[in-house]
Amino acid sequence: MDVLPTSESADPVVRVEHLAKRFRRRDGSTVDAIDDVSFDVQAGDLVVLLGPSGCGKTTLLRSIAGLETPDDGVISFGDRVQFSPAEGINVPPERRGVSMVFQSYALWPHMTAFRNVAYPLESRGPGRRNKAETAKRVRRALGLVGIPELEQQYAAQMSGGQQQRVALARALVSNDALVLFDEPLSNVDAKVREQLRVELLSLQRELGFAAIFVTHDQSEAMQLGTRIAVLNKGRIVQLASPLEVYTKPANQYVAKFVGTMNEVLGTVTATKGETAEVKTDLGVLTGRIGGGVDIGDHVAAMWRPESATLSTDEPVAANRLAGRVKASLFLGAATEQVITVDGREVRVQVPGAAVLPGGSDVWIEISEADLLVLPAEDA
Ligand SMILES: Nc1ncnc2c1ncn2[C@@H]1O[C@H](COP(=O)(O)OP(=O)(O)OP(=O)(O)O)[C@@H](O)[C@H]1O
Repeated sequence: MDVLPTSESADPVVRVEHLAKRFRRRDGSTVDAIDDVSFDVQAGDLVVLLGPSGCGKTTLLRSIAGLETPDDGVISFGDRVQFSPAEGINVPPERRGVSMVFQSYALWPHMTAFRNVAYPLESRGPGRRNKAETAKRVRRALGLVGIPELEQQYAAQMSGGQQQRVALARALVSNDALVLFDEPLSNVDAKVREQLRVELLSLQRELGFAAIFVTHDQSEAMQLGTRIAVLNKGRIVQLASPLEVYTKPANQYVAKFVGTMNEVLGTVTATKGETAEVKTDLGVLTGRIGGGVDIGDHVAAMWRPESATLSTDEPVAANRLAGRVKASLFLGAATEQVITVDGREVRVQVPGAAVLPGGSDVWIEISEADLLVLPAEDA
């Protein structure tokens, strides 16, 4: 992108407005892969597109890159429209000036790391840069991703993690204001993935490019995103900071998709300000209203395993459940207690090593502030 929006500029790096893409399947049925999606990406933002398989993440990312042609809507980079069928505009991918990192690395196997990284500079602006300038930028990019020593190695002779570092260097070498990531870490093993995540994050914050990152891994989304867009069936159902998505999920779908939630369904019997009383199979529970709910509504009472506490004596709190330890799972930094309450499994996470004997009687306490009451969607 050669016209970069400055921090004073009113234009976001990316603006997506009312984007729609419908696919026709071979059996004749249709699917709304993107259904009226609008969002902005600001300078320095790392927006994660998060959702289960088939929710439209890749189609949305590819549409922004220009690799997919939507049916309707507008895509702009800075003050330049890239796609707008109403205006007859559809800028081809190579002229959009964005870099992309793919799950499959997409390197030239028989080219060296150096040549792979130099490729965008040479193909986008032949003759514009001299060899020395190209070499300087390629070496800087390989240095940034921590593999300067692999410069002359062929891509086919590298580990998956090393190949993804080359792909990352290739995405950074053009200094584009926007980099798109399509599940780039899902092919590398867990340890390397952790490492690359940290490095990617620090590079993005240091170099300041805006990024859109597709993943179906909610913990990856929480770690990387300045904001998370949670998708469901082609729609953005919540776009907010990781903290807000975790603590104030917009609906039951988001609450269940991001992190672990305990859930009991019930009916609202009373409301008072921001709190609601819910009659459930486990007794009456009181919690804060997290969405439009009224007396008589069918709702889900939800809470995180780490926000409940365990005790052997009956607590005085309103939200208390008597249960029996089914299993204690030691996780290292914490222990997850699986408690049976009236035939249901409830999870409570306590810090440190706290393995309890199976069959012990315990009380679970949940504060009103930690219990979320949301409309039940799948009733
Ligand atoms: N070329 C195509 N033809 C027909 N249907 C398609 C095509 N590409 C995608 N779809 C459908 O569009 C929907 C969204 O697909 P998309 O690949 O964007 O989802 P996703 O969230 O990226 O999934 P995953 O995480 O599995 O990659 C799915 O129902 C998919 O079957």
